[in-house]
Amino acid sequence: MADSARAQKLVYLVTGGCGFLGEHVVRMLLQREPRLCELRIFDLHLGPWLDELKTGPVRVTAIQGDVTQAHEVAAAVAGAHVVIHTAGLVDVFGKASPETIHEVNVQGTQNVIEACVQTGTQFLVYTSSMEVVGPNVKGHPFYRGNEDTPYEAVHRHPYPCSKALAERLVLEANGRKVRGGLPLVTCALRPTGIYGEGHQIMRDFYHQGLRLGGRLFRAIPASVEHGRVYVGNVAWMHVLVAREEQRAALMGGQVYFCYDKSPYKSYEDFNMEFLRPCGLRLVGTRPLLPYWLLVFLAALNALLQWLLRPLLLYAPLLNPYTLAVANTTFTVSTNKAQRHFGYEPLFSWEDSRTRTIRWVQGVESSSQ
Ligand SMILES: NC(=O)C1=CN([C@@H]2O[C@H](COP(=O)(O)OP(=O)(O)OC[C@H]3O[C@@H](n4cnc5c(N)ncnc54)[C@H](O)[C@@H]3O)[C@@H](O)[C@H]2O)C=CC1
Ligand SMILES: C[C@@H](CO)CCC[C@@H](C)[C@H]1CC[C@H]2[C@@H]3[C@H](O)CC4=CC(=O)CC[C@]4(C)[C@H]3CC[C@]12C
Repeated sequence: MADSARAQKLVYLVTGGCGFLGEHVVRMLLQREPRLCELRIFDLHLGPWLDELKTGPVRVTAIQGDVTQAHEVAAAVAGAHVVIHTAGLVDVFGKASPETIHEVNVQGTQNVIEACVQTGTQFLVYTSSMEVVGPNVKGHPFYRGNEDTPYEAVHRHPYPCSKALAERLVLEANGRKVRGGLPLVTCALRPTGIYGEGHQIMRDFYHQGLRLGGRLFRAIPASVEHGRVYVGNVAWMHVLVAREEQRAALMGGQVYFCYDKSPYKSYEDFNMEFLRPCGLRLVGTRPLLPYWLLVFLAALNALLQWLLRPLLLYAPLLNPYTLAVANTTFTVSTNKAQRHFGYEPLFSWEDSRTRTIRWVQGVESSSQ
């Protein structure tokens, strides 16, 4: 495939192509993958912005579909050279049931793998997550770790459990014979907390700050570092890994953390890099509430969620799981992607910051 693929024009499929990360992957492919002739975008909900992409030289095909439906996935995959599987249910707030999270993230991924095997698609890139590693239920810190750092990855929450299972399926599928007899080549990318244009949680924090008179209150000690990576760089890694997977046998069955030059900071201090220039301030150099009280409030939120479930969906940002993740150091320091496929971040930290600030400022003006 390698030499003929280079000459030939390629068909890519992006599942979840209308999500936060998926949209950036789609736009990045159109800008930076010269061998692309058709781009298929598969999502449960198609965005109106797709129409503007249809006027360019690459054929853009929007497919409304559900990854849990094997036949819909197989139809979308048939004839594609590469699948970038970003679709997933990102829910750590208890909005969806554990069964639904499993169905979308695990069964959906299995459907994508089987579709590749049945239809003869040889290259699969899976968007995994730092969450497949940690933070674990014991709250052990993972400090500037890499892909080989030993860490006890033990989870109970449905989201990390589902991502870990799905990642394992993808890696185990590496080498399976696809229709036509060639081997399937799979890789998994593990972003840390992604930020940038379109980041819903950043939008939520911004609006929360506005409601509180331009203030946010520190809840987590500044010393707890949380890994973050700019969405444009995560998208670029997907484009590069998909391209290089077709050349380098070394990459099959590998996992790569997604990283760039974003600084190591606490979750809240990092958010303030964007929210401060938009007029918000973070009150307190130390957490204003004692940790035991936060634990109590998080447990109360979980109880209220359970009690109110028959009547309404109560899904605040603070719950025992999000508190544990925010309060446990998890940062990566690695150059594996650079060594294996020549990845360098496309966007500097300054650029990533400026773009994100501009986007938050746009959120402000569009909601006035
Ligand atoms: N947001 C983050 O900080 C991180 C996200 N990830 C992973 O990146 C991927 C993308 O996440 P985001 O863009 O943040 O989430 P998102 O929710 O913005 O995007 C997910 C997309 O998948 C689609 N989707 C959901 N269920 C589907 C189904 N049954 N069939 C077809 N499409 C479906 C959604 O409609 C959405 O467009 C996910 O796999 C997530 O686990 C990994 C690490 C960090
Ligand atoms: C205690 C609160 C006081 O302000 C702060 C709560 C913040 C949380 C909502 C976020 C803290 C860490 C985030 C997660 C992290 O970035 C890793 C993730 C990876 C993914 O694959 C999906 C998203 C997430 C789980 C992300 C979700 C939001 C946080 C828990």
